[in-house]
Amino acid sequence: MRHWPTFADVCRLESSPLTEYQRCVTVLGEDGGEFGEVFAAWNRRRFPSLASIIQGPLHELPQIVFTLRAVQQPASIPMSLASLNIITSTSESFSGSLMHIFFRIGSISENFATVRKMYEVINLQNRILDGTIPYPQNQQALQMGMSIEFRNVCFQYPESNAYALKNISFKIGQGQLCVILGENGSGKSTILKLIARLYEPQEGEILIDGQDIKTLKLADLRQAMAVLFQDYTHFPLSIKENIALGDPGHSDDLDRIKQAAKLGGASELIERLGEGYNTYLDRPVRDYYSGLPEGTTNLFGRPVSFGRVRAMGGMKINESTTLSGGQMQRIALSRTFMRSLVSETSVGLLLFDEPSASLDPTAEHGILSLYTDGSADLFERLRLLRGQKTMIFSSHRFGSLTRHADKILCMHDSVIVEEGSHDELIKGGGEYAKLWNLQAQAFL
Ligand SMILES: Nc1ncnc2c1ncn2[C@@H]1O[C@H](COP(=O)(O)OP(=O)(O)OP(=O)(O)O)[C@@H](O)[C@H]1O
Repeated sequence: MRHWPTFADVCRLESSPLTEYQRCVTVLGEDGGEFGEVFAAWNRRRFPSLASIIQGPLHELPQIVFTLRAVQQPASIPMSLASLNIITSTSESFSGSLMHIFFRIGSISENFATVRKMYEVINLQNRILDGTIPYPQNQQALQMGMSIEFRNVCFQYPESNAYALKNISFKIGQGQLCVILGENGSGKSTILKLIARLYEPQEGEILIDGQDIKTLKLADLRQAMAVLFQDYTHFPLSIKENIALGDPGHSDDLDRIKQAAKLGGASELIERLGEGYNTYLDRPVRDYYSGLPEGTTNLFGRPVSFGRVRAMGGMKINESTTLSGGQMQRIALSRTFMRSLVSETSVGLLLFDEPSASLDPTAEHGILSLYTDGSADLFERLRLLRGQKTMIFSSHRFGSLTRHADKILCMHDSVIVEEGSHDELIKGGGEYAKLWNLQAQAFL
């Protein structure tokens, strides 16, 4: 037999701080209805009966549990309300289990979606048509660098109405150092992207060692160049592996990786990290390190290093993501060096898209002096390192690099406005000379 609270019960509980309880008991006391009425007091529209609560939407369950808890609090709970206690704990554990199941199902479906996307990417058709001629024909010749020629090249990005390059023509000889100067958006990166054949020009021709770039095998061509774009990628791998991706064939050669890191100005920052070169930039998978309770020292008989968990970018503290944009760029720069270092014979062209964009002055002037004869800034180091290779920089800056460049292309609004060496351009008295003199005055 049910013992619903009486009107006296309600009055006795008037002083209870639990308003919900009062309301609940009031409902019970007034009409002696089913348990459902308790919940209906909170939301009559949604919970007309107890059955509908239990079958109701999952996300409502915590609210119900809260309600039930409020009901349980006072000591003078009538017998029938004690039953609510059972419902409370049952529904709590039931909802917990369901939540857990749904969470797991959710993550499984996310994983399926990721795998599906991966296959979609694999199936994407390359819009750039591959050539058939192997490159280089002569490996020895590649050691002397590549020659590049643009003939009346016009280019618009897909879905853009504006020209990123308008009727561009220039020639860079084998082993030359070229700097493309210009303000933001003038077209510098686009030239590099066309050389790497990421896009196809709508008009004009690009020649590599005198051959139409379209006729060369894409894979061979890219194998023959090392590129650092502004929008470089970091992979969810260790720093060591991120650098080694520049030349995966030598991923076990830690000495080379360290040398590349030194040249990229990244060695000091890497060595400061707890796990050094084994530090993960991002956690590769949610493995057994995820969610381990703090203080766990041993797992399946193996010692657990929480330093590793943190440095791996685990759930607890993701130290790796605290690397700044400049530090990330140094790691990307090191990857480019890894490629050009170890592939001395197979790389004939180095492309650097504004390599010092996010490097601080220390990185440019100090850190990179490790292998130098004292003349140390980033551009200077790169210049000395290139050997015979052709090297092209895009940059906003004037300095030792432009002074030593065989060719400077000055761009403005998608066209080349001036071209020549530093001395030639200074003699010419054009825009380059004007800006150079302005900068020199500021320096003095
Ligand atoms: N993916 C793209 N889609 C559409 N337009 C683009 C794309 N990338 C660049 N552009 C446009 O093409 C023009 C040339 O861009 P580009 O990146 O070559 O300039 P930039 O001289 O390298 O500039 P920055 O010095 O800022 O890197 C700009 O007007 C730019 O907005």
